Amino acid sequence: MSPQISSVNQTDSPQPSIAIVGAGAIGQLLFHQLASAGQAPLLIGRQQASTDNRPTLLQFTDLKGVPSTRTAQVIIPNSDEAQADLKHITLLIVCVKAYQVIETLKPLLPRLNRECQLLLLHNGMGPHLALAPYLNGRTLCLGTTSQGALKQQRWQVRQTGAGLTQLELFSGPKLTQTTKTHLLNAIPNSQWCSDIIPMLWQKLAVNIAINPLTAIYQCRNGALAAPQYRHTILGLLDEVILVAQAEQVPLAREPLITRVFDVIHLTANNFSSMYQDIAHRRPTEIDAITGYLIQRAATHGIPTPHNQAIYQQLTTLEQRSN
Ligand SMILES: NC(=O)C1=CN([C@@H]2O[C@H](COP(=O)(O)OP(=O)(O)OC[C@H]3O[C@@H](n4cnc5c(N)ncnc54)[C@H](OP(=O)(O)O)[C@@H]3O)[C@@H](O)[C@H]2O)C=CC1
Ligand SMILES: CC(C)(CO)C(=O)C(=O)O
Repeated sequence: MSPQISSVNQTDSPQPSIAIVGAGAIGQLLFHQLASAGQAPLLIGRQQASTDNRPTLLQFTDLKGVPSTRTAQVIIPNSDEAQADLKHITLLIVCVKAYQVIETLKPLLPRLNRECQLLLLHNGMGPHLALAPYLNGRTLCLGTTSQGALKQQRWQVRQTGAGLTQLELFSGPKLTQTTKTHLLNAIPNSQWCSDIIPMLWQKLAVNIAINPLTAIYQCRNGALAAPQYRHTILGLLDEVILVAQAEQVPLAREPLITRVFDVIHLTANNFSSMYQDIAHRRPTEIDAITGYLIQRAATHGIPTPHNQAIYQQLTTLEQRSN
């Protein structure tokens, strides 16, 4: 089945009521894209946030450098005023870091309507499996985005890259056509896929090859094109291919290598998210990236010496920087 590309417009039910939890760089980028398409989503703040539920001014700069502002309703989920708003949400887009997914959703899920559907949009893999016991039949969609965004201040975001966004139902009842249409029309270059897991593995491979190396060698993505890193990158990718195969996800070697080096060239001037996390002394997503591969490899009895070595170096670096 071929993917549905942006710009479909069939409708079959009322407009979705969308909310975003994780109003950081990607969450705010999606807020502006959905708002531009005619329906500003609610933003859900942290439980313990001290601010009231109130309209907040969000600043945005697009890829052409054009600034704009929009007002968002930011709700604090454990406040009394937020309870009715939470019950009306039909789709919750989760844009927190991989390691924040469970701690964010555990207290939030009981406050949502039973029919509220979830879409996870983070780098790395694993939270979708850890979330299964909390779903109780709720819809779970998974996605991956190659758009780029940078948070300049709490409510100020700049788009730093365009790129494909791929989405699909993973478990539970289907999204309505209206909801899918709304997402695909709002997010540029987005697709509804017929099988998201191979797409997530391909993005995982890109992150396994690029993120820890840029953090360890303190370089921009583009530096990894130098011949001295090629042997390491190929060693990491060969392990990804073996583990993916054991998970029934065939990844063709040459196209995967080409994709990784294409990303290295296309994002040559970027500092990867892991580089930035280490530089800012924040936790990294290593457990959902290299750690996920190592953990899946262990269940199949597949050795992953290259990834183990990188995981060790990165976690040592992370402990030193915190
Ligand atoms: N930025 C980018 O260009 C890209 C990012 N990604 C991926 O997208 C995901 C999000 O990244 P990014 O937007 O950069 O990360 P950010 O850290 O900018 O955003 C995460 C946001 O989630 C908020 N948050 C964390 N826990 C909770 C909670 N319990 N309740 C409510 N809000 C919470 C954080 O709040 P607080 O500020 O208070 O901590 C923060 O605002 C990551 O997996 C990343 O790898 C993928 C492609 C590109
Ligand atoms: C694709 C890449 C490597 C771009 O920097 C990324 O996803 C990240 O930094 O996390």
